[in-house]
Amino acid sequence: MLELNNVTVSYGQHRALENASVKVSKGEIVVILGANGAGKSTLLKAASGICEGVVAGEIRLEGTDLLGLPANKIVDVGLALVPEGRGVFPDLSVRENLTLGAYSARAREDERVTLERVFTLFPKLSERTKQIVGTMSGGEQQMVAIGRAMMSNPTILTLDEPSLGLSPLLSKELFQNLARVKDLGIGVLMVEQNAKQSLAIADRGYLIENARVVHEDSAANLMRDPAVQAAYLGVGSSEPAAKVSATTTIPDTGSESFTIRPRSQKTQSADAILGRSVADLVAAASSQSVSANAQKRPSTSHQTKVVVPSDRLAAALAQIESGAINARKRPKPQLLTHRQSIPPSLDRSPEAKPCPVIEVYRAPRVEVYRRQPDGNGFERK
Ligand SMILES: Nc1ncnc2c1ncn2[C@@H]1O[C@H](COP(=O)(O)OP(=O)(O)OP(=O)(O)O)[C@@H](O)[C@H]1O
Repeated sequence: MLELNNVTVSYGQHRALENASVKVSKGEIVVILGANGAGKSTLLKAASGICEGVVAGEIRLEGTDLLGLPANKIVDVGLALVPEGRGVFPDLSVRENLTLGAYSARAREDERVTLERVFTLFPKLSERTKQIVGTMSGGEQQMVAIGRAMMSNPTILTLDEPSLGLSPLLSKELFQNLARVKDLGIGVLMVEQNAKQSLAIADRGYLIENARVVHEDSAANLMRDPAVQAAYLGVGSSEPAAKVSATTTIPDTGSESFTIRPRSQKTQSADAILGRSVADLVAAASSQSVSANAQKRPSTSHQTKVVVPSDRLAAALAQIESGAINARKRPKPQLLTHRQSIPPSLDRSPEAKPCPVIEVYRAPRVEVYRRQPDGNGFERK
């Protein structure tokens, strides 16, 4: 079983994940749903040891502590990741891509058996072993990516938005294939935007909002939940936003309620707002949000609504507006003289200002493989 307990991830000052707890058993499909930037990919990256941020909490696979282990060791323990964008080697053949997946110690011995298993799962790949992957369709490349991850003989397979960029038909095929991966006894943890198809094959699901796991339930219950339907399944999206909002309670932690915002929002055309001042638009937006809040389901006694006061919102937006006005007023950049072009950090003159500190997070390293001269395999450079 893969267990994440109270996992928190920070990129500098930014908390991308806060006290997230997620479990996946062998032979189970678990889906993670959430809006863009909620922290879904961060959760998968933290589990796989490739997160650029600082990870705290507990991550265990079959009792082994994964936190702090390098990514290749995590693959050895039995966790494989199919990253967003697939990460296949487009210039290599199907067989070469798959062979690279069996690099981990746990996979090398059984490489032949695992390859057969992948070919049984994706018969198309066995017919195309020599095809260069970059020439394949998106759906076929996704099969290669999943096949390659399967070659590491994982206990748990994690996938970041596997249906991204696939047609509805190919997505359907992909999810059917994942259901077959589950039948092999492998646990599947996936982040997906396609809530409908992923919940249809999943056993359980988690909702992540603003870096927190806010709800967890069986896939069947999630599909029936009106809030999930409105936010992720597009049910009732023709209704006005205020009517389709719903409130779901975090089980038993007893303090907060959260609101899943449906994707459909009332929008105005550019013509309708042309010529109106920002202050005017802010006032209109805050009065709309007040009336929308008034129509929402009343809270029960043990729930607390988190509401941003409209005066704070207006103040923040006014600050943004004045910043934008100041930026517009700023003089256009001039050609720099030699003296001006000295970076502030090196400029020792009394009027020099300190350089701003910008934090940049990068993946720790890139591994490069070289094809062996006989063409039969690869070696790490
Ligand atoms: N390397 C990084 N450095 C700094 N901030 C990051 C980094 N990676 C992600 N973030 C920030 O962390 C937050 C969560 O990002 P994450 O990619 O986990 O979101 P997500 O839920 O997967 O979104 P999406 O569905 O758009 O992929 C975002 O605000 C993002 O900007």
